[in-house]
Amino acid sequence: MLASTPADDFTSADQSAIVRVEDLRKTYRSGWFGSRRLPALQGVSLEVHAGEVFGLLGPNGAGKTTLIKTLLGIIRKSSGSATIFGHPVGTSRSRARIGYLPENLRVEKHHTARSALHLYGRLSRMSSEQIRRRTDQLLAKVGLQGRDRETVRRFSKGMYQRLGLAQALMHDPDLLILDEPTDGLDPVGRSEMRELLQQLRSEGKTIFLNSHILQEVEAVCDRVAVLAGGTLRGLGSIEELTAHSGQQRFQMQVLADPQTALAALPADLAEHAHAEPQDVAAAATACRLVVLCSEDAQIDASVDALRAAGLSIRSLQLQTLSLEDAFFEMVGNAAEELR
Ligand SMILES: Nc1ncnc2c1ncn2[C@@H]1O[C@H](COP(=O)(O)OP(=O)(O)OP(=O)(O)O)[C@@H](O)[C@H]1O
Repeated sequence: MLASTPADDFTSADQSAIVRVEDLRKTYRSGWFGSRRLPALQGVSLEVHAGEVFGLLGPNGAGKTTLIKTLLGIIRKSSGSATIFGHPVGTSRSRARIGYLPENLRVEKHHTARSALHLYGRLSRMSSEQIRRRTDQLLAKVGLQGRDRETVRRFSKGMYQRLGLAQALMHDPDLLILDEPTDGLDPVGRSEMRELLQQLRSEGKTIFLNSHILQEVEAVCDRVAVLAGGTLRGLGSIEELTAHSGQQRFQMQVLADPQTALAALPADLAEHAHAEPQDVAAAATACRLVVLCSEDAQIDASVDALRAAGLSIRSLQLQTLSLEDAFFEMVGNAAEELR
C-alpha cells in the first residue's frame, strides 16, 4: 500500500494531488549569449492523483522529456510551479519518494541483477541487510529470481527493463516515473511490463508514464495528458478524451483504391479521413476508408459524394472513437512527427 502521508506533508488543500504542476514554463536558450530561445513548455498545468496511472502522450518535440526532467529536478523551470508531495521539485524531500526508470537506463555489462540492485540500494543509502531483503523481494516481483547471478550482458531487452523497474522500486518510492518503459520490447515483453504496472497500481503506487505507444496508454492509464508544442491539448480519462470533441468515426469498405476514395470525399471530411488498401474476393480494388465526423449529416454527405463519383460502397459501420483518433484530433499537424 501507499505509505501513509502525514497531513502536513502537503502544502495544498487537495490531499490526493501527488504531482501538481501550475502554469509551468521552460524556455531553452542557445546560441551566442543565449540569444536563441526555444519555449519547450508554455504554461502547462496538471495534477496526478494518488494511486493512479497517469500517461503522458505527445509527438516528438512536444515537451514530454522537459516536463519529466523538471519533475525530477534535473532541469530548472523558467517559471510557474511544480510540486511533488507538496514539496518543490528538485528538493531532496520531493526526490526521496520518486522512483525513476529512464528511457535508456545503462547498467554496466559486468553487473548481475543482484550486484546492480546492490549498487542502487547503496546510492539510496540503504543498509546491506535492507538491500539484501529488498533485492530478494524485487527479483521475485519482476520475475528475475534464478537469473540474478547472470551478468546483464546475457539479458534480453525485456529482462533488462524489468531490472530497470526493480532499480526504480529499490527504495520503495510512492511515485514511479517511467520513461518509455516498453520501448524496444516485443509483444511478450510489453505484456509482462503491463502486468507489472497493473500489479504496482494495485499495491497503491502512483505511476507517471511517458509512452508514445497509444494502445499501451489506452490499456493501462487511468488518465492521460496530451502535450504538443509545449502546451496541453487534452487531459482526462480515455473516455473523456475520446468523447470530448463530440466526434464519431465511421468506416466504409469502398470499391476503389485509397487515393481515389479520399479524393471523392468532401474536402472538409477528407482532412479527417484516412484510407488503406483492402483485399476483397474477386478482382475488385477496395479500401477501408475511415472518416471522423461530428454530425450524422456528414455521413450522408460522404456517401453521396462517393456515389456521385461512381464508387460502390460495400459496407458502412459507425465505431467508437479510439484514443488514437482523439489524439490525432488534439495534436493536429504536430502528430505527423509522432514516432
Ligand atoms: N537542452 C536543450 N536545449 C535546447 N532545446 C532543447 C533542449 N532539450 C530539448 N529542447 C527542445 O525542446 C523541445 C521539447 O523537447 P523535449 O525533448 O522535451 O520533447 P519530447 O516530447 O520529449 O520529444 P521526444 O518524444 O522526441 O523525446 C524540442 O523542440 C527540443 O528540440
